[in-house]
Amino acid sequence: MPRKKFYDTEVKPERVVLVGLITANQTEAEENEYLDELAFLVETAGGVTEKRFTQKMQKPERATFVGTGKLEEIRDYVKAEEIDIVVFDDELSPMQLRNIENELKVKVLDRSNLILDIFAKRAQSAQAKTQVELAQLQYLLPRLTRMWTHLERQKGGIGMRGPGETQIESDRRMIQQKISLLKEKLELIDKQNETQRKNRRELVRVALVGYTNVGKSTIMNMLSKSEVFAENKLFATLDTTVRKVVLENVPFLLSDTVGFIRKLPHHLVECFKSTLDEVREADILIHVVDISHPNFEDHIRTVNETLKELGAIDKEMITVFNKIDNYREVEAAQDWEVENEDVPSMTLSDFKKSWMAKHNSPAIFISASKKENVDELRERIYESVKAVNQQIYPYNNFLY
Ligand SMILES: Nc1nc2c(ncn2[C@@H]2O[C@H](COP(=O)(O)OP(=O)(O)OP(=O)(O)O)[C@@H](O)[C@H]2O)c(=O)[nH]1
Repeated sequence: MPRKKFYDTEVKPERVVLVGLITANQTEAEENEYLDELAFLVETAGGVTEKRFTQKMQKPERATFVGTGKLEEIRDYVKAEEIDIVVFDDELSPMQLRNIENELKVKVLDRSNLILDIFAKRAQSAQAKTQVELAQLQYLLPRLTRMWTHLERQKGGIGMRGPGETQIESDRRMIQQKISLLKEKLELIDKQNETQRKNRRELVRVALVGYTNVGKSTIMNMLSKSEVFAENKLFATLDTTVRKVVLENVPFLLSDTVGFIRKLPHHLVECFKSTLDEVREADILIHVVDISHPNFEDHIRTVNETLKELGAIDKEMITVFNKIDNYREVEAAQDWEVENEDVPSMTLSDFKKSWMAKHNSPAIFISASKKENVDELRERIYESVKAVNQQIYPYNNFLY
């Protein structure tokens, strides 16, 4: 019989339940894909998803997000299975959060909260850490404020005057002061970065952009032969990395940036604006798409919307479809008529043709990890960099 340990030192991952709504403008399949992504976010944050709950509703319930019957069902499951956290796929209002927590009696997070948590874990540089802290406080503030106004409305009511209100008011003031400090700190970091960027002028700047986990860092490593952190986790790259790359005598700067994601909290995009300066100031964007992801067209839309928000949509763009090795595997499965939800609806060559026809611009199809078609990508980047270089730095005399 094995000897019994005195105490268990193993840190167990937190057990998580996901909750999503299937609303009028959403299909069940779409919500399932969103929940797949939420489960991946949970895994990245270090948790394990044990169960998903969905509910069909016209719109979220004002007080409890899901209906009360569904909430009771979740509560019973959470209690019976000793679940640690319940994560909702949409942003919860302060009132919803409070009501749900009161009912479930466990930690309740929403999607924004979870993304912020991952960002906090991943942030390395002073800039990224400051940006994340700022985003976290900005997320918290309206929740505190609304709680506070809720109390203020009842000011004068029996038992409502006094320390509760004062405490929240002073918390709010403290948070506001911290936010101002963090903003000042970021401005200072921005100025230093700007000086650094000015010193790097005279070289064409290329930025890798794309949805999270599509292979940007892997491509960066491949092109610059450097070792940028690449991992099968969301948001492996939070800080922008810039490398000088030389392709056939033409030098340029290549940067790898934070991945984009659907429903990224708006204030987070705001806070990351300075990290995304590399994107805004780039001459050429390489938009990397994971073609093996069932939702890649949705990802393209999200990236384009974020680029629009950053004012960077009109730049010269090279579209790179990565992970063709995975796409082929699924294609092969299709040949064998294997039932697979991820089966692409068309073959790779059909997709290439339809893309060219629709967008009137060639895209490049590669596998960064298997090093397939990489020369074609290098050639395309070289041609674009050369053209931009001649246009904006005509006095740069590289040997073409
Ligand atoms: N099958 C396959 N996997 C790849 C390919 N390129 C990258 N990957 C894998 O995809 C995962 C994500 O790669 P990263 O390079 O970290 O992706 P990223 O876009 O930088 O990710 P974020 O930093 O989260 O935005 C890693 O596990 C890579 O090994 C490819 O061509 N084929």
